[in-house]
Amino acid sequence: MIELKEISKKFGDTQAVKQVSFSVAREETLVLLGTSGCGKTTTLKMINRLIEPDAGQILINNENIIDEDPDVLRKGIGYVMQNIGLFPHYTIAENIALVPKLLKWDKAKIVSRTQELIEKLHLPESTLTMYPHELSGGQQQRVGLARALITDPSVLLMDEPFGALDNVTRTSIQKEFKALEELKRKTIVMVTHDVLEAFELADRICLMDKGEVVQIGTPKELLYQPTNDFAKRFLAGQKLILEFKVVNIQDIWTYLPQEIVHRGETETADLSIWEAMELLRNKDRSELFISGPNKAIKSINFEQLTSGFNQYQNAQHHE
Ligand SMILES: Nc1ncnc2c1ncn2[C@@H]1O[C@H](COP(=O)(O)OP(=O)(O)OP(=O)(O)O)[C@@H](O)[C@H]1O
Repeated sequence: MIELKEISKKFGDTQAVKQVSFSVAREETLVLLGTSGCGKTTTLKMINRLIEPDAGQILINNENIIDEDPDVLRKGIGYVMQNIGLFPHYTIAENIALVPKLLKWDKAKIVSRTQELIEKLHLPESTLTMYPHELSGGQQQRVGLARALITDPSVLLMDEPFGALDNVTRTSIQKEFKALEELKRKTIVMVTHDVLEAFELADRICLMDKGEVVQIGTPKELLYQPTNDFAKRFLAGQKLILEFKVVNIQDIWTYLPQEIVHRGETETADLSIWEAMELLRNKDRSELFISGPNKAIKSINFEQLTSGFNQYQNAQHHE
C-alpha cells in the first residue's frame, strides 16, 4: 500500500534521513519510533510531499507519488500534525471542514459527516461554534483527528498525535483511538518518541536512529529479538511493562493451572497480561475465567497470572 524505497534527505550538512525503506500493508499501523531528531517527522512529511526527498522513491498503491500533483495527493491523505495545528481564528466546525470545502462538497454533506465524526470522537456539539483556545488539549486533539478523517482517506499520517496531552488523558484517548472502527480500516503511519504508545498502537514498529532504520518488526519481535544493542537499550528501561503489553494469556497458557468446567462468562485468551491485570485490579475480581485453545477454560487469580508469566519469561530468556 505504502512503500518507501531508499529515501534520503539532507538539510544543509544534516543528513536527516538516510536510505530509509519500509512498506506498510493495507489497514496496517506502522509506528516510526525514535528519539528527538532521528528523522521521523521528515520521513512522514515525505509521504505527503510536504518535504521532497533527495533520493529514493515513494509509492502509494503502486503509484509513484512524484507523478501526482502534491495538492491532490495531500487532499487524499489524512494528516494529523504535531501540536495539532488548528487555525485559531476559525471555529471548530470550520477547522474540521477545511478539506471538504476545498473539495467543494455541498453543505449538507459536510454537516452530516461532521456530526457523525464528533459523535464518534465524543466531542460535544456545542464545541462546533467555539474557537480552538476554548477547548481542552484532549478536545483539540480530537478535532485534529476529525479534520484528518472527514474525507475518509484510506491513508492517515499522524505526527505525535497525542503529544500535547497529559499522561492520563493520553492513555484514555489512546484506548478510544484503538477501538475506533473508522481507524481500523485505515493504513496508518504514526510518529512517536513514546515507547509505550508505540507498543500500544502499532502493528509493526520502525525503530529509527540518526536518520536510519534500526529495526522493523512487531512489538514482540523488537522486544524478544532485538537485532542490535541500540534496539535493546532503547526498550530496556520499560522492558517489564512492555512485556505485560505484548504477551497474552494464550502465550502463557501451558503455565496456567489445570482446565476447569465453567458455564458462565469468559474472557478470550488474546487478552494481554496487562489487560488481565487491569481486569483483576479494577473490577475487583479475585479470578478470571479464560477461554483458551479448543474451548478449554481455565480460572486464574493474580498470583497464578504472574507465576504463569514468570515461567513464560524464563523460557523466553533461555531460548
Ligand atoms: N527544515 C529543516 N531545516 C533544517 N534542518 C532540519 C529541518 N527539518 C529537520 N531538520 C533536521 O533534521 C533532523 C531530523 O529532524 P526530524 O524533525 O525529522 O526529527 P524527529 O525524529 O521527527 O524529531 P522530533 O521528534 O524532535 O520532531 C534534525 O537534526 C533536524 O534538526
